[in-house]
Amino acid sequence: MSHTDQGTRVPPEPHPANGANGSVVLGHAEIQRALTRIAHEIVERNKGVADVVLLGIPSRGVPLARRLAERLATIEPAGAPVGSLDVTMYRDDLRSHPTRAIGRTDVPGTGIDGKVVVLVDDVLYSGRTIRAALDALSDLGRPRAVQLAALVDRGHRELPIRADFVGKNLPTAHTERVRVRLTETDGEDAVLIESGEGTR
Ligand SMILES: O=P(O)(O)OC[C@H]1O[C@H](OP(=O)(O)OP(=O)(O)O)[C@H](O)[C@@H]1O
Ligand SMILES: O=c1cc[nH]c(=O)[nH]1
Repeated sequence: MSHTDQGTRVPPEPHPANGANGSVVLGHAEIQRALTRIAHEIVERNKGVADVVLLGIPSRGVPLARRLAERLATIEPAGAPVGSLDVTMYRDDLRSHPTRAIGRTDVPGTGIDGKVVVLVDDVLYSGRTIRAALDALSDLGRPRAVQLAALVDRGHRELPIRADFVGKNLPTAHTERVRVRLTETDGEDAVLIESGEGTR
């Protein structure tokens, strides 16, 4: 896990688009800076990007993976292929939430066998989405290693899963919800924290 962010919680700004319940904890510039830092950490950890394949988890992990790929290409001109990995059918709550929309799995032509797959997601919470992603991956091939990049780690893990690269460690209460908004999907870049029951 990244040690460059200590997870301090600064008093959040109210977010007008989100009513009294939501407060911005990261804005556009901070999100961009976090992604740039993560890109450098990926290069450093893997001594380049020769075997790196980025796979974003829908929905917001996909644009984040693309942004990371853009940054990797500026650091290492060869760049790294980017795709998406839908985990819907591998979730352990399929029975209790049977109506989830299925996302897109799009594996780059390089495949994942022998590669270092970096999974990319917006929020890491219980770890169940990543557990599902590991199952989904094993149906696609056998990577040499799997690493995890998350824009926000909000804690409360229910499984032995941790992120290798974290944009922001954000201590939260169980009752809160972290909402990531991205220009590509939501028209703006922001990370919001919403308080109270009934927000999940
Ligand atoms: O660690 P976990 O407890 O699994 O929570 C994290 C996941 O929850 C959110 O996805 P969500 O299922 O809300 O779908 P979305 O990406 O479409 O918003 C988020 O994007 C992560 O994928
Ligand atoms: O707070 C949370 C928990 C799970 N997934 C999110 O996107 N936010």
